[in-house]
Amino acid sequence: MPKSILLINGPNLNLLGTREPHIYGHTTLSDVENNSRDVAASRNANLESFQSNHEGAIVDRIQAARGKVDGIIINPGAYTHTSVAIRDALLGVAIPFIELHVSNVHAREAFRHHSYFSDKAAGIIVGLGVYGYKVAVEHICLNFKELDKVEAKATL
Ligand SMILES: O=C1C[C@@](O)(C(=O)O)C[C@@H](O)[C@@H]1O
Repeated sequence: MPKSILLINGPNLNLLGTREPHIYGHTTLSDVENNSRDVAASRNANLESFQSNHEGAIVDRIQAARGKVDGIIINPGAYTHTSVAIRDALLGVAIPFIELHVSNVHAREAFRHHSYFSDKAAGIIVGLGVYGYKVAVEHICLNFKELDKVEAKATL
C-alpha cells in the first residue's frame, strides 16, 4: 500500500512567498504543497496538505489523521514556541513527525530558540528554505515504517 503523508503548516504560512521574503523566500504555499505532493507521488506515496491559522483546527486535523497516516510533516509556525496543545495532539495520535522551519530559528530572536516539538520529533529540518519540505517528504518515503492503517481506504 502507498505510504500516506500529512503536511501541516501553521499560522501565517499561508502568506509564504509574500511574507518577509528576505526570511522566507518567494515560493508560495501552494507551490510548496504541489511540489511536496509531486515528490511523494514520485516515491509512490500520497500526500495531503493542511494549513490553518487556528490552533484548535490544527489539533482537530492531527486527531483526524490517527491510524490513517504514516508520517506528519509539520511547520507549526509561531505555535512552535507556544503550543502544548499541538504537541499533545501529535503525541496522542502517536504518528511520527518531522518538525520543519523554513528559516534558521536559532539564528533569530531568542524566543524562537525554544520548541515544544523538537524533543519528540523524528527529525528536525531548520533553515533550508522551502527545500526542507522536499527533504522531509523524501525522508518519510524512504525511512518511515508503513502503518497498519485502520481502514485501508479511509480518507486522510
Ligand atoms: O511562522 C514562523 C515560521 C517558522 O516556523 C519558519 O518556518 O521558519 C519560524 C517561526 O518562528 C515563525 O513563527
